[in-house]
Amino acid sequence: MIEIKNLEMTFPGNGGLLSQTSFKALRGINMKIQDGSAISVIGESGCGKTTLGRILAGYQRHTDGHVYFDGRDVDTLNKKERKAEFLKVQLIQQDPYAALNPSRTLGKALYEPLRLRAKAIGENHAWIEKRMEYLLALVGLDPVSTVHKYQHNLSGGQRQRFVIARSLTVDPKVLIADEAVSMIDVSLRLEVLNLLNDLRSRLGISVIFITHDVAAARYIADESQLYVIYKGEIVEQGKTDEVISKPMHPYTQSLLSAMPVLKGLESPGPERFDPIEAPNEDPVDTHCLFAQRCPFAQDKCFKEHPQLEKVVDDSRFTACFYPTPRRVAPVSNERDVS
Ligand SMILES: Nc1ncnc2c1ncn2[C@@H]1O[C@H](COP(=O)(O)OP(=O)(O)OP(=O)(O)O)[C@@H](O)[C@H]1O
Repeated sequence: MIEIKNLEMTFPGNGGLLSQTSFKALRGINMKIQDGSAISVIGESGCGKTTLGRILAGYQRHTDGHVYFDGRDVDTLNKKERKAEFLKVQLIQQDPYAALNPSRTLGKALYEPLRLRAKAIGENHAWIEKRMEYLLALVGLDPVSTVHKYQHNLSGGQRQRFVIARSLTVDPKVLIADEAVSMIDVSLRLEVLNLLNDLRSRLGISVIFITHDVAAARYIADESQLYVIYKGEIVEQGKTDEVISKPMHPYTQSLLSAMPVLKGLESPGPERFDPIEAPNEDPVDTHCLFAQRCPFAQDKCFKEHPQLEKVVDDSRFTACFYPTPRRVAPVSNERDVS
């Protein structure tokens, strides 16, 4: 199990192109990811989703708080232990083109990590061949023909499935899919989403699904937890289908309202919700981070910072002084998820 407690990430403002001042990308994040479960993290661009994924995959060190893998704080691990733990967490990024070397056959791209794995566990060449065949078949690619192909011979969906097969060479316990279907043609997205669900049920791999696409989040983690992040902070958390059908936080409501209508997941209600445009400044923690954009903000929202607290029952949390279920109507550019 992965547990995150009060996780903070502040980037130093030391000569970054855009900013000279430090920037808080994650604020007091708490999460639990049980073995074999799926969670989704949604939020608009720049809210800190990728930073969270990179920290959990060991690409980025957090500046405060704790990340526990099976109860062990990763900050207490030595270099070798850290490497071994983070190998169990594989990050699938949005661009499968960038993840693969265009001049190498896919067979070679899979052989090399499997050779290292075989060495680590004392296996031989025959094991590598068998494993290669198994992994390609597992992700729905033809083992015989795929090994001779190059990445440009595959469709976007097939390429992302190959990237997933390669990440499985190290027997991970967790896959972090960071906008993993956003660059794939809409008609091919479902095959990758199905594959992630399949890996979860067949291999017991946990999936952390990072996205701005509510429909995809719902597909992956309908029964599991959805975390809504705004400016680095969790503002709403609960069972995915409940949060989507009855959002309580005005930011979640604005996010859902901005989503296109999805066939089969039609509008949960009649209201349009338009957040107020506000300057994109680094917010201070002394008031609600969404207050400037919230049409329902009251005096208290500009004076105090709301904590993530229980609403309704034990399964639902919002960081809002006035959580109110509102039925929101998404915009009308209809598209199909299937
Ligand atoms: N290395 C860095 N140095 C300074 N600021 C950074 C760095 N990496 C990310 N940030 C800032 O942290 C914030 C969160 O970025 P992040 O990429 O995690 O957001 P995101 O929600 O994944 O957005 P997107 O969907 O556009 O990738 C952004 O404002 C970004 O500019």
